Amino acid sequence: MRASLLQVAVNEGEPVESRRRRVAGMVRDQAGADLVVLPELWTTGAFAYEEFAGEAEPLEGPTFEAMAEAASDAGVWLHAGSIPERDPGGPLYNTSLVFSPSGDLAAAYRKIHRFGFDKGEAVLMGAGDQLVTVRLPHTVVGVATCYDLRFPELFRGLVDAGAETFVVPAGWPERRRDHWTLLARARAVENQAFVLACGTAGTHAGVPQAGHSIVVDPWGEVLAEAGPGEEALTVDFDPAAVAGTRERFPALKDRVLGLDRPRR
Ligand SMILES: O=C(O)CCC(=O)C(=O)O
Repeated sequence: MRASLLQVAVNEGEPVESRRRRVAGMVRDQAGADLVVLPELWTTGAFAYEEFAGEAEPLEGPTFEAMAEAASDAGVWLHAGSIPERDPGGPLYNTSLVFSPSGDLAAAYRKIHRFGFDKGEAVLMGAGDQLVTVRLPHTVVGVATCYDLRFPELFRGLVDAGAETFVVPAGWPERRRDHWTLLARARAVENQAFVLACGTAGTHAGVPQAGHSIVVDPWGEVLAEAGPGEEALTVDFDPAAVAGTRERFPALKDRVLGLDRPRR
């Protein structure tokens, strides 16, 4: 299976509409890949809090339209990263969109863990409450977004729902790049799953982005890692390695369930 992670540069000064067109072109250039992945909130930037309300879109808004068309033109599965979604009558959500090669929406995931503690995304957006998996021809994808990477129980839930490959779009800041790499590898090792984690490059809202998108195999080996700038990170991997690893080293079978609930 071939995946291309498009580490988009999100810099101030590029209008959202231009970036949308540019990114659609980057997706079209990936014809021949099985799966293309974009980062979190690449239209505005994950830290451009003051842009969220103005750039929020309905689910089937301009980014949806452009990405559906690009997926179908390229004939690829497309995890189109996330958009600031305006739910009519409700709050904003940080919503990821996954398209099939015919350009149909295969899944939408509203980020569960919002970043910012008592400001930023945590107060500007609502929280999702649904785990989302998507069956691709080669693997079952479990979807998570950026800060979600810090919450292992979400990934265990995705494993229980059948996930073999985690796709994690992000807008991770450079100042915590070590955590990004460490957590991506940890989620891969503990769940014996592939992790495809796609971040942004550039600087927006004064926050330099980490880049360093990363692909990790179920044994925790880094198969590919991007540099700091905009790039397409392409990797070939064998999804059967998940079943192989889980069979040879069956640690998941030794789970003791219910430890996250208090005992009497
Ligand atoms: O957890 C972190 O350090 C970064 C999270 C983040 O930037 C986000 O979720 O947008």
